[in-house]
Amino acid sequence: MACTPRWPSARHGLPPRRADSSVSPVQSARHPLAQRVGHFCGKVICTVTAYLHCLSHTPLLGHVDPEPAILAEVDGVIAAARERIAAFDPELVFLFSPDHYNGFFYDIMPPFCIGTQAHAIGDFGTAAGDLSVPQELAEDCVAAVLADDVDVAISYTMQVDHGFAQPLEFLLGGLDCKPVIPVFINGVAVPMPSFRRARRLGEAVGRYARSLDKRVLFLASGGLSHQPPVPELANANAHLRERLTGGGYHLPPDEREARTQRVIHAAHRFVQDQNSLHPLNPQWDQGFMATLASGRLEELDGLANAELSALAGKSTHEVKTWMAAFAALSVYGNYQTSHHYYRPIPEWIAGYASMSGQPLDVPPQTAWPSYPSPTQETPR
Ligand SMILES: O=C(O)/C=C/c1cccc(O)c1O
Ligand SMILES: [Fe+2]
Repeated sequence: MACTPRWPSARHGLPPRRADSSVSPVQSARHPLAQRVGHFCGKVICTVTAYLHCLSHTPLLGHVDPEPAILAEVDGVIAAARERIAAFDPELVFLFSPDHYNGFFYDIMPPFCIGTQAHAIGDFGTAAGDLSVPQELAEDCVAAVLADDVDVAISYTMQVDHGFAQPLEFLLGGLDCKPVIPVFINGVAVPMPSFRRARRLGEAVGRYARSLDKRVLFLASGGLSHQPPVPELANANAHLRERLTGGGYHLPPDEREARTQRVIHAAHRFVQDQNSLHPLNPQWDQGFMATLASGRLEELDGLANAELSALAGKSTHEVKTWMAAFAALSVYGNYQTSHHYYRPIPEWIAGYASMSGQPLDVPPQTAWPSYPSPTQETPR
């Protein structure tokens, strides 16, 4: 597979971006570390051994899109993130992502699962094919996480959907461009793990990653506030129940198409009427990002799942991938975030967000410059 993303930029024919295009000179000067591969620790320049990027996903991209200016804005955010990641040149990637009843069902629904092999199904036209999973490292990771008191399942035939495929394609250029350990976090199928457990999982993965002495990239996929019409067992008729309890691993084409069209239709309706689904919650989303940026990850430990669903929608639980990725990064010490971007995008049924992070030897900033409007990337 050629490691060139179909989107952003290429698919929409936008001009190629120069390095740093998302950061103004003033902002670059204020945050010189954000673009560097090395950072100062004491008197020497240390190699950054970990980097983080969290990104919302949406299978509606290319099906129901916002106006071109917003599309170009998101394109710029993702292209710049991809450039930063390329500069970091990760040797190993840990990707935390949910699933949407495409690879994980109620026959056995684990809260967490690490794949030693994985295959993307290509739903909604996203990339299909095998991920490049280093099997022995993935096996070692499972063993290390279990030894670290976090119970995680293992899959030798993990089936994944747009949740995994989109960040791999957008940020790394394709499904198999970098060695990746896929870490599934259940974010749709009740009962779900808590923020606290996601944090503990992330810390355990982070401790394993740190033991490897490699340049490691932690990616998280999903969120923020949203509630697309993902099927639910509680309201399922007999046919859907059969699918959700294990008969859905290989949907016939007509059912796949019906499911895709249902979501596309819901997105069109949502653009017209933002009460047709659970409304997006920009305030909650931005507060969540600020909490992660502050380093106070435990603050979310006590937020009950039902409360989160009520605040920001039933699919908001996808943000536990962000929690896990930040917890993994926190194992490397204090961190600094950068390149915060947030915009509610009804066309994509998503509070759409993007944020990077890297270790720092000084305490992380606790304040995040205000959220003047959701239109601008807010590097810091
Ligand atoms: O798989 C689906 O049916 C819907 C997925 C979806 C829609 C909108 C935002 C998301 O994060 C999704 O995963
Ligand atoms: Fe999702």
